[in-house]
Amino acid sequence: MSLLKETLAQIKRPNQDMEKQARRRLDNLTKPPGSLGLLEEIAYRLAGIQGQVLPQQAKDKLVIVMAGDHGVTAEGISAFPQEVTPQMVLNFLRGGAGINVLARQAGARVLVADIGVAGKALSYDGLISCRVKSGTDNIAHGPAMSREEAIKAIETGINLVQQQVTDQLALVGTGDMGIGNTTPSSAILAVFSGLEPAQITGRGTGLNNERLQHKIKIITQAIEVNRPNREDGLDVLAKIGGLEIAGLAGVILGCAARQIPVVIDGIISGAAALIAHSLAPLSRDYMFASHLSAEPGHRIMLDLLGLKPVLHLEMRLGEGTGAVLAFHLMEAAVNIINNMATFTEAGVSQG
Ligand SMILES: Cc1cc2ncn([C@H]3O[C@H](COP(=O)(O)O)[C@@H](O)[C@H]3O)c2cc1C
Ligand SMILES: O=C(O)c1cccnc1
Repeated sequence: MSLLKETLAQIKRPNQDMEKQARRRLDNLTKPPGSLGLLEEIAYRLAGIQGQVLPQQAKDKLVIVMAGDHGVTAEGISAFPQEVTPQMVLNFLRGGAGINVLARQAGARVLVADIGVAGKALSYDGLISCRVKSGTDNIAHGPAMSREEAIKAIETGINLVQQQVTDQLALVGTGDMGIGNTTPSSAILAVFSGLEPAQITGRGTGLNNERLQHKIKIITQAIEVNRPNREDGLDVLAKIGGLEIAGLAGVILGCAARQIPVVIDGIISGAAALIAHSLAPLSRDYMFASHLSAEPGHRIMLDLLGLKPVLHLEMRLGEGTGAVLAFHLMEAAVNIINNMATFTEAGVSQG
């Protein structure tokens, strides 16, 4: 059996009984029931994932930043040039990017993987080189990649989780780098939501009105030219996706198969989550939404996945920045369920 098939078959529902017991415990803590809102939901979902009423703090926190390029940048759909992708990869490795600063604060490791940056292979200390292809082909004129390449890129993400995430009590965040990648991400969302690209497409790195209209036209064209079948997640991914999107879908599936919670960043990671969900609906039970991006389609994306963001910061950077910020709240949720006193312990009267 292929690694992808094997991984999909391993994904099972978290422990419902532990979830129920954790909810009961949360209701017995000294607060009105439900008053800690989404922190309570995170706590009982982690109890289900870990299979214990009292979930433990993550022993290893990491964010996986997948870098890949996009042939569709030839259409002028980004405010920045393609060479920024490898330049930012170097910035990540030197520790100077937004994700490095926020990951340090969260005590998380940053793994940087080249799954398909355009041009020659990058060779830097600390870079994980797992290239499937030197950037995708231009989706405005044909498929981004072959179905075989899409599977290989997903399996690359699964392998990365298997190799790098050795602790069962890990917490993983998803991050992306790839100039132009809000275009395939919006295209994927348009296909799964059935909405018009104009309703969900945003400015990415900062397009003006005129260039935003052009981006919408290119996304519409990419969908018309490729005719992706939304019942077939691999078809959608291969035709209008990206290599880092595929790799991140693999990271999400790999985490779900190993019962590791995975925190989803913004619109690019969200597109990867839509692909993962279409291949294995139960993978959703291991996903946690981090923030609500300023990109207009993000709320629709999270609604499709049934995930609630915990941060509303008007961020639109990617790299995993929202994901590592949400790590702080995941830790807060674990602290609450473990360390708050119950009504009985504190001698407080219940309503
Ligand atoms: C300096 C810089 C750092 C970034 N870090 C993440 N992105 C983000 O912006 C890009 C997507 O936006 P678009 O589709 O408009 O190109 C991706 O690389 C994403 O990771 C960056 C973009 C830039 C310019
Ligand atoms: O929402 C995001 O993650 C995002 C938005 C714009 C550019 N890069 C990432």
